Amino acid sequence: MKTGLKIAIGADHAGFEYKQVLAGSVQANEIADFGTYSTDSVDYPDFAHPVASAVESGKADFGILVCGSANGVAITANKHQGIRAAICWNTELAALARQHNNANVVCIPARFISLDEAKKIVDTFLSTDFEGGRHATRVGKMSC
Ligand SMILES: O=C(CO)[C@H](O)[C@H](O)[C@H](O)COP(=O)(O)O
Repeated sequence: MKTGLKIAIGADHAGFEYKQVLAGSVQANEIADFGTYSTDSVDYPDFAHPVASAVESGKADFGILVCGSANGVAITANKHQGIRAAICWNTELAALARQHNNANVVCIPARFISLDEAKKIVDTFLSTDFEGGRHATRVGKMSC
């Protein structure tokens, strides 16, 4: 597990329980938990925006977002100009999101993968470096 990172984490009600465990699994880093803080029904944009803003501003190095499908938090986070949020449902996708897309937010579909897989995905995401080269050219063209 990577250490020395500043990590922003957030989830809606569907991702709350996974968020609690994931925050603990990366506790060797500096964690900012933007909620939610229970399984009471909430709106995922209310938690995706502050995580994305923390990463976009540089207050956090990476973001972790969890909801039921990961679609909502990913779509929301990617509204932020400085965010490259990737939905990852296995460790290979988590590695590629970092290696090829320089993703800075990992989005976890809590209702579709196990907690153990989620922990492996986050560990892989935080431990994998961007490859640069031809991929940097492509990432540089993402903004519209
Ligand atoms: O997956 C989600 C958004 O992409 C959310 O976590 C919700 O689960 C989804 O919006 C369904 O809403 P519900 O109130 O949990 O039925």
